[in-house]
This record gives sequence, structure tokens and C-alpha cells, in this order.
Amino acid sequence: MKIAYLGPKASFTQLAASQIFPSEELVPQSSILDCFNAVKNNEVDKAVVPLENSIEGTVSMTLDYLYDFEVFIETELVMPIAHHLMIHPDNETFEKVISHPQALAQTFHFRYDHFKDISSQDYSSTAASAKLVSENPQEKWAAVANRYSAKLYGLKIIHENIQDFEQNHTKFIVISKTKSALDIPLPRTSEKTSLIITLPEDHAGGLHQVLSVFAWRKMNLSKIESRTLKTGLGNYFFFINVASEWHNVLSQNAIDEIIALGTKVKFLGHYNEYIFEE
Ligand SMILES: O=C(O)C(=O)C[C@]1(C(=O)O)C=C[C@@H](O)C=C1
Repeated sequence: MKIAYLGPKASFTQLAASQIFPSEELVPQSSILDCFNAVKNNEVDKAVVPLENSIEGTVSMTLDYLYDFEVFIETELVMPIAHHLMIHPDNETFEKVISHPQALAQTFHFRYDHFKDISSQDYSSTAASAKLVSENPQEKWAAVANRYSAKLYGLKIIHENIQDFEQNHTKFIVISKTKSALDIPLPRTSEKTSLIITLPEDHAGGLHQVLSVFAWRKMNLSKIESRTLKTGLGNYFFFINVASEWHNVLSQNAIDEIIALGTKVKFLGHYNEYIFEE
């Protein structure tokens, strides 16, 4: 089986992918969009992408593509994230920090407190920024990445564990075209169902009506997030996680009732959440 992931090698997504699929072929991609396209075009069977971080929140691109693409979520893995600041071993100092925007955001206060005047630049992944720094010793650049990247790309770690909060976890999801839940041999923490709902138009009580469908059935919601539809200010879709078990009749009734309200429902999957602690 082929599994796409946000690469290159030693990205956090690769670490997650290799925990979930220790013996499958992992195919690096240069962006989250490429991961979704690889699934869409049948170049791979599944893809692993980041969905949410405990410091910085949702990876908005992933949320947008879950709305745009015909894919399902098969499982979710939560992994601790430790960031380190690294430079080329030929250099002593740095004048710019490069990394994935999520990693830059998760280390913002550290960089503000210690390197306030040093600029930062977004890059496609933490590992890609480490590779870039290693290939350009003539530039005084630093990367924010994990210790596997430092090792693989031959960089020197100058500050360890620079994430702004000790507790830093990212959720990764496995997406595919098949509506099936994946079981993996790691500790299982919960079971959930993800839906995307789009209200017919902005009207008083619209979201309340939808939420009450879950409330009176005692279906517990563990997440609700709005995201712009990009059709004009004030237009949103909602990503919802139902934390309870998914009893087919009850749950199908709930979906039917939401549809009867004129709301569009996209079922993303009923799946397990696992945790990997290094
Ligand atoms: O840049 C990487 O290494 C990634 O795998 C992406 C990503 C993310 O998008 O959240 C994954 C985990 C960390 O939260 C930081 C970056």
C-alpha cells in the first residue's frame, strides 16, 4: 500500500505516518494539497496530514480540503511535538528563522523573548526547512524542526524544546476514498464521528436548530469549528465531532433531521483516536 504524507523525510507527519503504517511505502509530498490530490488521483491509497495542534489550533488548509475533496477520515493519531532551533554546523549565528507556519506559531513567544529582531519565513514543513538550511551553509539561517531532522540533515541544535507550552500535541488524520475505520496497535483514547455541515443561509437560530438535533439525543459534541466558505463575509461551514458512539439508527435519524432543516451534511467518518507517546 502507498501512503502519502507531508514530507520530506523526518517531518512530524512522517513520524506519525510511520507509527500508523510501519511497513507500508511512504510517499513524501511537498504540501498538504499534494497529499489530498495524490489520494484523489489514485496515486496513493491513503494520506497522513496534520489536523490540529494544541497550541496553535486547527491546520486550516486541512479543514478546507476536507470540505473540498471527496475523502473520509479513517483514524486519528495524537503525537507530542518538540521543536528545536538548529543551524548549519559551519555557522555560529543566524539572521533568519525558517519553518512551517505551525512550528513558527508554536515557538513564537520563545523567539519573541530571545530573538525579537530576527525575522522568520514560512516554509512547506519543518523538515523541508531543516533540509534548506543544510543545503545553504553560506546563508545565516536557522530552522525550527525536530531532532530527527537535525540528525538527518546534519544540523546543530542550539536551543532545545522551544515550544511555548510544555504540553504540545498535534493530531494527524489518515484520509482515503474509503469509508472504513482503521485499527492500529497503539493505545486507543476515544471514538468519534466527524461531520461537516453547511447551513442553507444565515438566519437566526440556524446553528441552534442543528445543535439541538444532537442535544436531545444526548449525542456529545467534542468539537465545533467554523471556517469561512470563501463565498463572502459571514458565510461558514462547521466541522463537528460527535464524541459518542455512533448508533446507526439514532445517528442516521439525526443526520436525516439535519438534512430536513435544509442543511448540507458531509459525513467524514466514524473512527478511533490513538495516542503515541515517544
Ligand atoms: O512541518 C512538519 O514537520 C509537519 O509535519 C507539519 C506540522 C503541522 O502542520 O502541524 C506537524 C506538526 C507540528 O504541529 C508542526 C508542523
